[in-house]
Amino acid sequence: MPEESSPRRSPQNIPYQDLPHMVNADGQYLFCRYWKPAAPPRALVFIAHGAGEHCGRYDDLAQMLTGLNLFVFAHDHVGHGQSEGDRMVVSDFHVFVRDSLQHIELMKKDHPDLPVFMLGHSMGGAISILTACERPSEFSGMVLISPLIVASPEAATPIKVFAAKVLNFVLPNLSLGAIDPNMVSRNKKEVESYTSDPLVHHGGMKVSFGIQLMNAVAKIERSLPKLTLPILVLHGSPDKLCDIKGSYLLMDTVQSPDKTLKVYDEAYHALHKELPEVSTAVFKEILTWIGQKVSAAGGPSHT
Ligand SMILES: O=C1N[C@]2(CO1)C[C@H](C(=O)N1CCC(COc3ccc(F)cc3Cl)CC1)C2
Repeated sequence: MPEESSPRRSPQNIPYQDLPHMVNADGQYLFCRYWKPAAPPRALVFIAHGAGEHCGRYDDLAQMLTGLNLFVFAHDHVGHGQSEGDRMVVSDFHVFVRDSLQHIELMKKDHPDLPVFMLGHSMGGAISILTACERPSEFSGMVLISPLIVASPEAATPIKVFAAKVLNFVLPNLSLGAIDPNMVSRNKKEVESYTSDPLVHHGGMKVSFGIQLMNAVAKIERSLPKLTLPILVLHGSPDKLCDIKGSYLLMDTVQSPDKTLKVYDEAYHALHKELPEVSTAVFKEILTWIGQKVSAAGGPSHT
């Protein structure tokens, strides 16, 4: 009788057999979340979270989208949250894209006739863009909240970028410094929630991870002209973590006939976790936009 192998456990020591999960192409266990509407779903929405955080931070947004009878799903990327992998370490940025496509294909198997949308924030925006570029006709629309398209000179200073490129060969694990929580939002409660969240990685960003982000930024710049799907981009003017210039570049470069950019003056990076007046407006904007696209995509009419 082969010896019973001990069950795989999450970084928080919970057996994956007790958690919703998927196993990626490298055999790594990824924690998944599903927000299923009460009524038959009209569309699928995949949410891609950002660097260092986890998909549980999108519960409010996902719950709101289920109100439109949308079936929302997400997972914690490798090296994040309740998924396996060294914290904020990835062998190649494409792993995030590959795993996202795997999860999307998995959901489409059960719902082959539903339109599919993506929603990505920050690094998750970069993942969404590259995922859409890899499957140009698969998606009915994409919502990007402060996407990483151009590295902010605050977060990726020229010194950091140079250091990262040089040090990646000799000290790939050297820290480039942690994400400044005060740059995430002006909402002190949200900053507190971020800093006290045990599933958020508060350690520094490794040189090797910074290199992967820069590789993604370079690939996105080359890939934007391939995009033709409907896009809604939302960005705060003073964003110090992902430069709004990236969203302007997207608007000037994609081939999508249907593209909308909403700019929020004075709002910081996580627009969905900003001051109430901003986040309320952002949620409304996303709901209205995606509701219109779902109807246009021919999903079952809204009951
Ligand atoms: O609510 C939220 N939002 C979060 C956290 O919690 C923000 C975070 C997120 O994804 N980014 C913010 C930081 C940025 C750093 O970028 C770099 C750093 C060094 C480097 F060498 C090259 C680059 Cl590009 C990447 C994108 C998700």
